[in-house]
Amino acid sequence: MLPTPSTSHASFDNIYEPAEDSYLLLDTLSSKAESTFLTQRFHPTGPSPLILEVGVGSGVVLAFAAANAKVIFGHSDVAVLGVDVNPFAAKTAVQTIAIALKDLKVKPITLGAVLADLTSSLRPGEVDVLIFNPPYVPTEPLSATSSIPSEAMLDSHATFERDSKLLELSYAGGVNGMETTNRLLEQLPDVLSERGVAYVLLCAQNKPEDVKASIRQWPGSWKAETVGSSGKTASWEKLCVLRIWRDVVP
Ligand SMILES: C[S@@+](CC[C@H](N)C(=O)[O-])C[C@H]1O[C@@H](n2cnc3c(N)ncnc32)[C@H](O)[C@@H]1O
Repeated sequence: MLPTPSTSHASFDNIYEPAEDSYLLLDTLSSKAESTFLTQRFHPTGPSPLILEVGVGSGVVLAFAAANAKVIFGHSDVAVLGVDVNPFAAKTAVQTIAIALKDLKVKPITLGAVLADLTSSLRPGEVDVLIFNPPYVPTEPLSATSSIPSEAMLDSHATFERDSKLLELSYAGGVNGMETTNRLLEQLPDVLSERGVAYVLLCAQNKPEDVKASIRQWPGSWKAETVGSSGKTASWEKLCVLRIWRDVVP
């Protein structure tokens, strides 16, 4: 079993603490089936893939992917980038990745962590592997601005309210828990490279079978399969990881 990166330096007052969903992503990415798929797709003699984690949080998933890139992707020299709307998460993720890589002889290229909404800071067709453990819990509908913290809120001296709001951003998914995930899914055909693959975590209430059926209708040979699952059977807490990709390799 590959080691889980340390997050002992992180404050979980305002950053999502790694939980069952985070660990399901680690298990899925390092499974024999996924490392075989990814190694074939990003052949060791081909260009190194760019790995993006949207909603990087503490950085535990991206640090794991970076530290074990040779096993998972067949490349030690991947480039890794995180994105989050939470500035405390972006800062902590950079530290988590640095700690996880410190003893590696061949290090991935670390591009840091950007403060942005989903993939808005990326150029089209750039991302080879996109990972997203979204805010997936069904809640009241999200307001137009609620998924991005305002500067006034971040600068607020009301630390407790600021931290509560930042934690809420890590779980509140709006209608069916899918509002933020649906926005991300819409961006995939643009942001993924031709050989790009996305791993998106869902819970049972997000209706993963409907999500897969809808992706398979996108123009351009899109595929969606469940490649990891955990949790109590038939409970809304049951989690799964979808792999989403184009069935065309250049
Ligand atoms: C469930 S947490 C996952 C954290 C971490 N990836 C993990 O697996 O432990 C969701 C993360 O998404 C971030 N997030 C929420 N909405 C976002 C958005 N619109 N754009 C980027 N990140 C977002 C939250 O701040 C939070 O860090």
